[in-house]
Amino acid sequence: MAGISHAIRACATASRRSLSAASAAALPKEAAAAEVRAAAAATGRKWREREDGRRVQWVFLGCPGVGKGTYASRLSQLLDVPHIATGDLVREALASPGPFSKQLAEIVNHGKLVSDEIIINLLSRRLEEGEEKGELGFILDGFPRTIRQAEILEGVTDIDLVINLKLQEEALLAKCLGRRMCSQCGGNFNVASIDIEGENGGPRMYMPPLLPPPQCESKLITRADDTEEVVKERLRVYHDLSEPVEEFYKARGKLLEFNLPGGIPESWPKLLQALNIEDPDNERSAAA
Ligand SMILES: Nc1ncnc2c1ncn2[C@@H]1O[C@H](COP(=O)(O)OP(=O)(O)O)[C@@H](O)[C@H]1O
Repeated sequence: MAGISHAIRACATASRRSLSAASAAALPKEAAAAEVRAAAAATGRKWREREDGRRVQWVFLGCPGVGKGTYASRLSQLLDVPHIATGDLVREALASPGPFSKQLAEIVNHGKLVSDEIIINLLSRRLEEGEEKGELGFILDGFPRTIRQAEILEGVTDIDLVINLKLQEEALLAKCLGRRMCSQCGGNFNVASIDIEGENGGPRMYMPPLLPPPQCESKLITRADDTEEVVKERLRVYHDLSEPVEEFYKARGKLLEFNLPGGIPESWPKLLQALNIEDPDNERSAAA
């Protein structure tokens, strides 16, 4: 295929001149995608094989700390597509020596978004590598985060589904502050134990900690941007710049809202149910 990575780069360049021209070029594709979506809806399925032979092209939206990475990564394993988190791409760039990483750290460690140009460059490069390896489809996490990014993406490819994960703000802050990563194996954990009243008389929300195994305990690190001040700024930036992206996809009939009912054991089967995906664990136990 022509390559989304090249198209995204070209479209980003074009968008500096005229975004409307780029989206006008994408209209026939949008119409085709709408037809396929209608067919999928008629069969009650929220996911399907794409007509272009690629696997799912999904996007995860949601506030910092909501768990996009956790659920996107689990789904990517289940559906055999890469989980591409732009936050991870930014952290990789931050870890490489040089003036660029210093410039990035200034932005990220203050809870701000890096420029659309930088993020599109990092993402195009990652997609290019994937295309070379024969990757089909993706689950994006952390992109698009601005309306301009959403317009660029919509102009170059058909996104099948956008999953918007939601959680009470109180839980979001606690989850970001409790986030830990093992510096050796890269495993993600969370030491926060969340037990809060439901909103508007809703059920109590309990999210147990996700503790590391003993071999990781002494190697845990915290992200530099997971301090209370920076998380609050990231939440503010999300509400200002990224929440409108939810509306963007809602207007196109692609948004699936999912309120997380609790921790992973409670939420994962419900998410699969909402997506009409068979729970492999249930299948295994049924087959046993
Ligand atoms: N699509 C994007 N546009 C701009 N900046 C981004 C994007 N994705 C990631 N970043 C930068 O990387 C940081 C970390 O991203 P991420 O791991 O997705 O954080 P979060 O936990 O806030 O969702 C962001 O605060 C931002 O500075």
